[in-house]
Amino acid sequence: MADKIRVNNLSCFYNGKQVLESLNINVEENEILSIIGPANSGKTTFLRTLNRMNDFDANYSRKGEIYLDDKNIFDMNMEKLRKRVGMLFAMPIPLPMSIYENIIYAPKRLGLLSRKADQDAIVEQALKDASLWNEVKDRLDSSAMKLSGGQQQRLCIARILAINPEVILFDEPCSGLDPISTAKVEESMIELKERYTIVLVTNNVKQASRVGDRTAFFLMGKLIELGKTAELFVAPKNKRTEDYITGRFG
Ligand SMILES: Nc1ncnc2c1ncn2[C@@H]1O[C@H](COP(=O)(O)OP(=O)(O)OP(=O)(O)O)[C@@H](O)[C@H]1O
Repeated sequence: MADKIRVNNLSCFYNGKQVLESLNINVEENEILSIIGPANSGKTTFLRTLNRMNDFDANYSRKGEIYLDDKNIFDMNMEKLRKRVGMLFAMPIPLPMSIYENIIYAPKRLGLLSRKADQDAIVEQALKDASLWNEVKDRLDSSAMKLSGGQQQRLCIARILAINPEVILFDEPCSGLDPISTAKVEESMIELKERYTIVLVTNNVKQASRVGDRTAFFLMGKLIELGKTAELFVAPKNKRTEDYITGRFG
C-alpha cells in the first residue's frame, strides 16, 4: 500500500519541553492507523500536528517534516491543507443552526458550492456516508443541537465529508458516547476507509483492536511499537506494549 503520510523525525515541544521525540511514522492510503498510549504520551499533539492545528499556539514548536503525498505540509497553504486533512474532535460541536446548514457551511465558505441542487446532493451524500441520513432525512431543517450526542458526532463526521478531504483525523471520537453510538461511529469509520485515510487517537484499547488496520503505541512522547493490529495485540514485540494492552499500567 502507498504511503499517504510520511512523518520524518518529528519532535514537538511546549514551552521548550519536549513532548514528542523523533517520531518516524507512515500512514498508508486507505488504512485506519490507531494511536494508543497512556495519558500525556503525546497522541493528541501528534494528531494536531498532522494538520498544523498547533501552529498558532505560541508555546508550541516542532522539528522534523511531514509529507502528504510527497508534499511537505509545512510548505502548504493552511486552508488547502485543512481541506485535505479534516479533523474530528472528542466533543461533537455542531454549529447552532439546522442540520442542513451545518453540512453546507464549510463548502459554502470555501466557495465549493453555489447551486441549491448541488448543496442538496452534498448534504444527502455526506449524511449517508456518515450513516445518519435515515435518522434525519425528514428533519433537515431542524436544529442540530436537538440531536443526541451520538448523532451529533456523526453530523460532525458528515460536515468533514462535505468538504471531501483525503485524510480524516479522529481524536477520541467516542469518548463521550454510549456503546451503541460508539458502535455506529466505528461502523462509519470502517466504511469510510474505503475512500479516506484515517488516523484515530483512542484511549480505548479495545476500539483500536476493533477498527485499526495498524496500531501505534506511544509512551511518554516516544513511538514504542507500530505494527499490524492483529499482530500487535496478539504478540506485541515490546514488553511495555504488552503491559499497556493487557491493562497492567496506564
Ligand atoms: N497546549 C499545550 N500547552 C502546553 N502543554 C501542552 C499543551 N497540550 C499538551 N501539552 C502537554 O503535552 C504533553 C502531551 O499531551 P497530549 O495531549 O499530546 O497527550 P495525550 O497522549 O493525547 O494525552 P491524553 O490521552 O490525556 O489526551 C502533556 O504533558 C501535556 O500536558
